Amino acid sequence: MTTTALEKVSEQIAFGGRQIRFKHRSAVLNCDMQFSVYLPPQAEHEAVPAVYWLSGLTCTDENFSSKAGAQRVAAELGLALIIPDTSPRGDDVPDDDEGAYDFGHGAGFYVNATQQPWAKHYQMYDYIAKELPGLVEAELPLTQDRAISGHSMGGHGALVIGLRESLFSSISAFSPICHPTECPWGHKAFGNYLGEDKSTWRAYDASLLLQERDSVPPILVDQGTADNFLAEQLLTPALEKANQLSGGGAQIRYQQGYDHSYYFIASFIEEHLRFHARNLR
Ligand SMILES: N[C@@H](CCC(=O)N[C@@H](CS)C(=O)NCC(=O)O)C(=O)O
Repeated sequence: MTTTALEKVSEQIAFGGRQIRFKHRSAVLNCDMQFSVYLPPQAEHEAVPAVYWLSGLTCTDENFSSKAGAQRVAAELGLALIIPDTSPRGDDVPDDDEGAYDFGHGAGFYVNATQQPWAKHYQMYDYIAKELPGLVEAELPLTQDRAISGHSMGGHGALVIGLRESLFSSISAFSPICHPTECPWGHKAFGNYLGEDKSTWRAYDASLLLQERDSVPPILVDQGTADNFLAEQLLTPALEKANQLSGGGAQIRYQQGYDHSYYFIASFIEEHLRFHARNLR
């Protein structure tokens, strides 16, 4: 594989496929970025569909690639995994003043910031919805068949981008931040990135987007009942209510006793990948 825009940082064989980390200059984010890709064995001789995975607060691309155990099933199903970072990075990129985990580096919230000093770099919505698909499809053996999934802040990102863009044939999420306009994480992030005019926040709230939609792609959401963030931050009942208002097409499941960790993701990622494989065009 020879790519021009991507610099390979590392590569390992996994389940007969290749786990690769790339570095590139992002025009949208105005900084250097790294992301990971899993190419299944099938990609050695044909283009394959891709599942995009958006991670949560504090994560880089490496949390999912090293902890979720997704590669075995991706290899079986012939799915590529595209695993971006969670924010713009680098010394030039402004961060939370106090280094808090829920804002700034590692916490881009998949929005296009409009406020200073954030707007120059924090354009994660466009990075995921526009720049990254264009880049990986030009450089890697991928079809234009895509699905999107994610965890927590990344579950929010997957639902919002999947509902707003027609790029993805199915959407799934683990423990998503379902109603960020009404929770502390969302208030902090949206207040800073988007400003105090709350009407601009609505375009990034999965519960508000879902209840406005007549027709949505297939959606699967898993939520652990022992998740510490469920009551205050994730607000899953708001997504359930929106789902009822929009016709009840989304499957929202509670998994008894599971928490917010990657052990939960590892337990159900196989079901999510099989769900996406069934729904890919
Ligand atoms: N208690 C955590 C909150 C952040 C957190 O739970 N992050 C989740 C996503 S919201 C995660 O995936 N963490 C990384 C990991 O478990 O590998 C912290 O302060 O670091």
